Amino acid sequence: MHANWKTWAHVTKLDPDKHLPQEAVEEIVTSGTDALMLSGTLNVTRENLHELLELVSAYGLPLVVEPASPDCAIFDGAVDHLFVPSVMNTNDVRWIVGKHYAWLRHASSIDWEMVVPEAYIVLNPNSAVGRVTGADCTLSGEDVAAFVEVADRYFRFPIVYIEYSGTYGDPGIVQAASEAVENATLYYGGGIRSAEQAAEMGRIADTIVVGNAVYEEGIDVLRATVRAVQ
Ligand SMILES: CC(C)=CCC/C(C)=C/CC/C(C)=C/CC/C(C)=C/COP(=O)(O)OP(=O)(O)O
Ligand SMILES: O=P(O)(O)OC[C@@H](O)CO
Ligand SMILES: [Mg+2]
Repeated sequence: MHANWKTWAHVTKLDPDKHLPQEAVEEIVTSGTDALMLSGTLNVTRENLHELLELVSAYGLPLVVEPASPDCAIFDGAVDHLFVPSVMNTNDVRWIVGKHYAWLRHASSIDWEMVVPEAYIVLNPNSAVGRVTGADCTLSGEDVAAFVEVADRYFRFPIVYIEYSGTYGDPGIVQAASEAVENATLYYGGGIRSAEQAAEMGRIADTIVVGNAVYEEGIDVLRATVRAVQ
């Protein structure tokens, strides 16, 4: 059920902590992007998540909630999938299984059909996600390839996510991840602000994610990143 997320080439990540006028939402949902992911590391609450969900849910585009904490793991009406991260390259167990334990320890009911686990490899130490999770971002291509194998071959995560949130990544590192991945869908996100960057990472990863550019560059840039991968 609902497995067509595997075919997405372009995902737009919207941050519940940031403001979007309704006109902007209409431009985003008609940009050609394959799905919207509602996510952020800092200042995401059930309240601002529900507000954003309400703003985007009328357009028929697939909606993913990607919670950074158990209180944001919601399965409400319009949500199609819950993509739940675990960070591979941290020594802080909270971000690998700890939050997950706390979530399931207190959850009332989980719709497991909607849950898709994601193995994050976080590579920008200055991003909120890098700082919060204490990820070791000094990895070589060989290191990243080994983490990809741990995630894909050993743990069998359906998604491996190379995360450079806020900065454009090293294509060589993403290439190393792509060569190591066998079954998982490979996501790339971070700093995509042009068609050229979208095309470059889109050639290597299965799915690219565009986040900040939506707020900082505007709709023409988003459209150009979509065209570059479709
Ligand atoms: C168990 C549950 C339900 C939740 C825990 C999930 C975990 C382990 C989260 C760890 C952090 C993480 C990988 C969050 C995913 C979302 C993400 C990377 C958002 C982008 O964050 P930034 O862009 O750095 O942050 P801001 O946009 O808030 O500045
Ligand atoms: O906001 P940007 O830098 O586009 O990154 C996208 C996404 O990977 C963040 O989780
Ligand atoms: Mg962000």
